[in-house]
Amino acid sequence: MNFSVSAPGKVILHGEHSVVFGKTAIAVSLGLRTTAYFKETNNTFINIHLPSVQIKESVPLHHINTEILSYKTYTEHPESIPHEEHVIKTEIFVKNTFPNFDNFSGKQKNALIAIFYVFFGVFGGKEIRGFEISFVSDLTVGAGTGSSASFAVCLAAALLRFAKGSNESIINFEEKQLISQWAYNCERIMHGTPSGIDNTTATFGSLVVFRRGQKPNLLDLKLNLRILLVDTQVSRQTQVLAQRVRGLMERNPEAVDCVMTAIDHIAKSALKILQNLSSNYEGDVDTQYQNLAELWNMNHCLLASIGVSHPALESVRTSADKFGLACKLTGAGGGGYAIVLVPHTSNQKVIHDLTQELGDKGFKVIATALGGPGVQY
Ligand SMILES: Nc1ncnc2c1ncn2[C@@H]1O[C@H](COP(=O)(O)OP(=O)(O)OP(=O)(O)O)[C@@H](O)[C@H]1O
Ligand SMILES: C[C@@](O)(CCO)CC(=O)[O-]
Repeated sequence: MNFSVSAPGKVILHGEHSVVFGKTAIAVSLGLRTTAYFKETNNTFINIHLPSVQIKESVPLHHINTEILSYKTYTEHPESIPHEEHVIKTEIFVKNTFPNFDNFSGKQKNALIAIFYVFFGVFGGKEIRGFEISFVSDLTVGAGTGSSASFAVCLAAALLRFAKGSNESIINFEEKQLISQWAYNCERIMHGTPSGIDNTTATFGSLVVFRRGQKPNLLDLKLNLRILLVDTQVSRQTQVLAQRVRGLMERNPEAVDCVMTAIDHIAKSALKILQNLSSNYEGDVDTQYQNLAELWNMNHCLLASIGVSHPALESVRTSADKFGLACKLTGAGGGGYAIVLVPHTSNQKVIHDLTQELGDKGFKVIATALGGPGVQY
């Protein structure tokens, strides 16, 4: 077998953090993707190449095939895997396999544990053949645009296809659900208690309206929304920020719940506007954009109130505000990316001048399409 599979990153338009506490969130897939290249070989090794986290490793097949027999198979049932136990067992294997494991960064450790977690879960109990897998990504790792979910979706899709030995190049809805569930388990390794919005968006693409515990609402909207994605280049970890918010919630449940409820209202109002903007809306489009801009600004300030902004994000907002544009953090915050709303009437010079100012401040600006396809071969 020799194939590639890709999955998009995402931006959360509304509902980061509040989604973890059961509120509504809206996420949209990005034009930026991760691609996994998979090749079956006759070698006595499996080769893993993860350039985004500087990993290039070979593991002898006999070493893997000795270990693999001690695992059960959960290929079609990732929801039944004893998660904690499986993570611990995988981690011990990874530690014993890579002598310099303790010197690896958190990013490297998580990526390797995720790979072997899915690998042993899918192939448990069966000997496997040699293969090579490498992951190439357009996304900045750990910046809030769902790099971990798009990586995990590609990983699950590649290993499930290898397990099936299938040459079918279309991924049907049930297969996508399975991929998303495996990716969710990987997200648990990266984040602890993820909401599931990132793996759902990376799998299904387009626009996802998500509420924890409910079936995601997948809307195939022809969104004609222009944004600037601004990379503050401040690295942060989703898990750390999510824990910070959880601590704040535990200490101030009523106040933080009010903030989360306000964000929930914002997400619902924004969804109506997005639906208007993507249909043949007969009302005043300018007013819709103004309302959306207000909602973006409010959403950001509410997130700042729970401690997940960062001076670099505030600096992006100051510049956007100077040019009359709305801006919010996206993803977990604490650095990472901000998104700037570009209304349909914005002239090129404003966008050019803002891009230049942000560049002068040391930020990277990308204009990218919103709402591309989900996982695909
Ligand atoms: N291309 C990749 N190759 C290998 N590992 C990756 C890749 N992309 C992401 N990862 C793994 O995912 C982790 C990043 O997860 P994190 O949630 O902090 O970032 P993110 O997914 O970009 O942010 P968010 O979840 O807020 O959108 C890394 O530590 C790494 O282990
Ligand atoms: C911060 C958060 O809401 C979004 C991360 O992209 C965490 C999650 O939903 O799991």
